[in-house]
Amino acid sequence: MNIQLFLIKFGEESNKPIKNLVLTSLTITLVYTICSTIYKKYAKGNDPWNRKGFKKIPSPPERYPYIGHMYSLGDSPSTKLDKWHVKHGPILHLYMGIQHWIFVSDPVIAHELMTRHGSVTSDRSNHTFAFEMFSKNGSSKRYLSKAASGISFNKYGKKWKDSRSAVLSILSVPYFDAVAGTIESVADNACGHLKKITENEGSVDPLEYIQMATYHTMIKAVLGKDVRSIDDTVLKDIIWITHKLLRYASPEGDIESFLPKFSWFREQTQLKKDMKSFVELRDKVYTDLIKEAVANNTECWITRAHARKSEYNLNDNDLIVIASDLVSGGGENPCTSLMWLFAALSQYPDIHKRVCAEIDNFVTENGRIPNFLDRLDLPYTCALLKENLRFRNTSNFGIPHRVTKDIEALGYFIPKDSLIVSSMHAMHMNSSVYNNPYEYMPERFLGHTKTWAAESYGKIDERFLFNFGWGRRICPGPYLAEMTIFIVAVRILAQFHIEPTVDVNGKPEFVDLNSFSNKGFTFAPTEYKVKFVPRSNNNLPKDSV
Ligand code: HEM
Repeated sequence: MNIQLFLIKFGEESNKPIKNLVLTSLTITLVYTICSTIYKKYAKGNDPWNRKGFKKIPSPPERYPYIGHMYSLGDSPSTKLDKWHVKHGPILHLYMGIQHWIFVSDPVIAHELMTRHGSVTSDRSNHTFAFEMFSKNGSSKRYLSKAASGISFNKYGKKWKDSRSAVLSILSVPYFDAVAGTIESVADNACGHLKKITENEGSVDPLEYIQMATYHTMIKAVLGKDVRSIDDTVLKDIIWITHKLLRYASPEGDIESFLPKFSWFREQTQLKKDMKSFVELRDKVYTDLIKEAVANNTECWITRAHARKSEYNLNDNDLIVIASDLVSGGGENPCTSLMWLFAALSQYPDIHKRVCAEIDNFVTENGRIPNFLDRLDLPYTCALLKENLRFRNTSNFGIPHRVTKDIEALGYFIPKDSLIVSSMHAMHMNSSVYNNPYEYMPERFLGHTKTWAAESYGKIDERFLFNFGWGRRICPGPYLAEMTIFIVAVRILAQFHIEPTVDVNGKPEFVDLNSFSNKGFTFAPTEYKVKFVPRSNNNLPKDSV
């Protein structure tokens, strides 16, 4: 999400008449807001945010008329929120234009609001792009289905429940375990490229190869299709679709709900057309893939779901949106976590040495690279992957939960229609949960042997990873995500030492772990290059890769 970028970009790119219109709108808005603030101050209304007998939820003072805190969130909303939480407390009220967002950095408060009060806090927002367009909201009469489709951005209701059941019943642990072989082969494919490019060019930006591995895993599991090259059209289209989705599904794609006075903006610019073309391309790419899988009866989620369409009350639109929810969520998040891992290992040699030693010991004893079922034999590796996910989460704020009925919890009053959001970065940097939270310390997770799924779905007081969200909307993918990340990381670390590039004086150029790329939803490192140097001391049998 980057509303500040939106506002700046808008200022740079718009033509003069539009700019004048904006300035006039802003002036009118400013006058209106000042008057209404003065009115509210003196009017004896019943302000739901100042209810008698309830604790006031703090709100950072960096707030502008009408746009509220949107501009102050800056280029890196996650780190801004972390600072605000440290200063003002674990629960914050932000004015996002006319919307009220409650940001939470304390897991117990998040659990209370989004899990214990889940019956009234499991809805999604009426986001113009994510709900209306991406999820094909039928009530807008633009699409054939009567209710919107998909899982991630769909409203809390029967269609969402049916869709989620279709995913959970098919994409279960035995199914995931059957996918392990695919992940191993895509990881080895990525290793080959990382080695070759490092040899030829001295260093490599691993992003495209890691994307190929994680997206291939999802494309194969969900749609039964193999993609073997970074230039594969299906792969490229799907990554493009995901990145557009991540941007449009942020406040940038829903300006009219946040700032209704700017609703004309979408009509005046290319944005609406771009969004329409996006949905058309998404539909075409996924329709073709679904047809192919079903016609060939390929073993994958879509073939099974298609055969059980009536059991889950799903239509063809639903299948398209669910498949794209799964492939985008499952392709992008594990890729981002792996990108953080390689960036971190290239500058923590002791941690790197220790994880490689553990993998090498396993290889020596067993004559093969460990697979996911061997995870308990690799406690340090598992601790490292948990710490990596804690230290640098993959999403800024997960997906907001909409409140459908006023709630009273922990002494707070939260009115209907507010959105509750996990401040993911701040929560994982919360010093009341972790010692030295700003340090990269895998050993903090030694002895935490639960899978990510068991931990995420378990009791709140036994939970130390909050990346997968809360309650009824909790991510259905932690097992597959952990398996993908484990297999790709272990196969790469069994073969390579990851080293920083060096400058002309031979000084290491470390990746900046505090520089974040802004793709909307995701919290990813900025572009970087490292070296994947083959290790000679790994005891790998020749035919094991
Ligand atoms: C590191 C990996 C991943 C992370 C950090 C992650 C994180 C999240 C988060 C924070 C949410 C929102 C939860 C909430 O609203 O409280 C979510 C939802 C979702 N994720 Fe993931 N995810 C990951 C991997 C996956 C994978 C592998 C899949 C596919 C199997 C997946 C599919 C989904 C879907 C379909 C939803 C929507 C759930 C709903 O609204 O009911 N994710 N994820």
